[in-house]
Amino acid sequence: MISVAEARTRIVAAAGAPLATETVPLAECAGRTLARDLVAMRTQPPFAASAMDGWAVRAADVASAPVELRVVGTSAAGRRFAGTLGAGEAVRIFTGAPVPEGADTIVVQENAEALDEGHVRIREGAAAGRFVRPRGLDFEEGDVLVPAGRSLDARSLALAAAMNHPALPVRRRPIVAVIATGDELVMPGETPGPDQIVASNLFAIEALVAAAGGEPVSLGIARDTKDAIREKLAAARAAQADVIVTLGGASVGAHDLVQETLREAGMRLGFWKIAMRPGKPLMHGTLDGTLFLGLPGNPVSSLVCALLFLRPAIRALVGDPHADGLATEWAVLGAPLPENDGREDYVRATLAPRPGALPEVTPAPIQDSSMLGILARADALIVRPVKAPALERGEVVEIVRLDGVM
Ligand SMILES: Nc1nc2c(c(=O)[nH]1)N[C@H]1C(S)=C(S)[C@@H](COP(=O)(O)OP(=O)(O)OC[C@H]3O[C@@H](n4cnc5c(N)ncnc54)[C@H](O)[C@@H]3O)O[C@H]1N2
Ligand code: MOO
Repeated sequence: MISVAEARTRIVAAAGAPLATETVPLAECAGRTLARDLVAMRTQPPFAASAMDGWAVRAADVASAPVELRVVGTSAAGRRFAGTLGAGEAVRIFTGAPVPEGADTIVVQENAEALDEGHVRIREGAAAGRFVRPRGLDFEEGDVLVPAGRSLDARSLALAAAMNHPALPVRRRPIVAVIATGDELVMPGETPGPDQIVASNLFAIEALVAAAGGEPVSLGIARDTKDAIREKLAAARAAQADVIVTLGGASVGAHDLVQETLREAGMRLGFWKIAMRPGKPLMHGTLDGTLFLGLPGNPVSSLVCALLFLRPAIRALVGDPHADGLATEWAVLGAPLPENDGREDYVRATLAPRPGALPEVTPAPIQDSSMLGILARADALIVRPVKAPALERGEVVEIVRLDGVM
């Protein structure tokens, strides 16, 4: 059995080069991955701007406040004061408005009082530059502000818009065909027979695919026959899948037809089985150059494998430079852990933040890979390396947070 790290490296390598670039309107770019470095088309702010509502003045004029100045005009956001401010003069100004020529500071309106006859009394002075945002404070035309490979979130989209890009070059989203297998499965809402259960993994894996930046295509449930599986493979090809994922039938049971059917269809097996728990029977190969992943049927195994292997493959296809890495952090054990065996373990656990200290992570008492309730309540997985020694409460462990990824 190969290690988790080697399995991930091989799957990411098999995923191949990032997909083609397409130009997509800004409003549809959330969650997409930028294909090229983004260059600012303009300087922001494009002029020295006021950061406050108040009065644009000369710092020298207000140094000896209180003082009365003559009001010569108004500068509003979108409509500047066209003239030049002279000695002893003030311009009424609003947040975001251009600072007039001749002014070098802003007195906030709380420190001034408008008088009837076109004058303002400045009660408190302001040093030069106070509440003035210099031209180009945020960025300059030509600056590279969002690098290729960035996943486009609210912050980077705001920046791209401010840089005046109406559309962005992003990677095509990988189409991920998902096929559940098993005679025992029915869809949610259907009435299961006496020996049947409701399929959960399809929905879980599709959600994870979408969160990773892929486009899931659900092909439903294939019954446990070669014909049924072949039919779904044909549907995956028709959907032009970049990745084909099967759920279940990965292990050694007599009804585990997936591997045999795929081999007959021309799959080149990359590997089968890895030294991890949950998820030992993971299968990987390529079918006519398309990445294939056979996830184990146990729901927790399926999801943990999807997080560890399918998500990186999708991230590689959208050009994420960090596709191969798993974001981990540190936490302190809230309960002891036994010695680990030869399989890298991903232990479902809850997290509690602690002020000024690492969070406390407490493993769930049962780690059965069929238990979705425990997985849904978990905040993190504790990563237990192969042959890790027993640990006491209070010792530091590596964790993977689950929020935002699954
Ligand atoms: N003799 C052995 N038995 C098993 C081994 C082994 O090494 N030797 N490995 C175990 C491990 S580890 C896992 S994980 C499972 C994986 O088995 P399969 O991938 O072949 O999965 P199935 O047998 O098809 O199903 C397992 C389990 O999961 C349920 N299932 C399947 N698909 C879904 C779905 N879409 N939604 C919800 N639940 C699903 C299925 O009903 C079974 O209960 O094998 C162990 N056995
Ligand atoms: O490794 Mo299986 O994935 O134990 O449930």
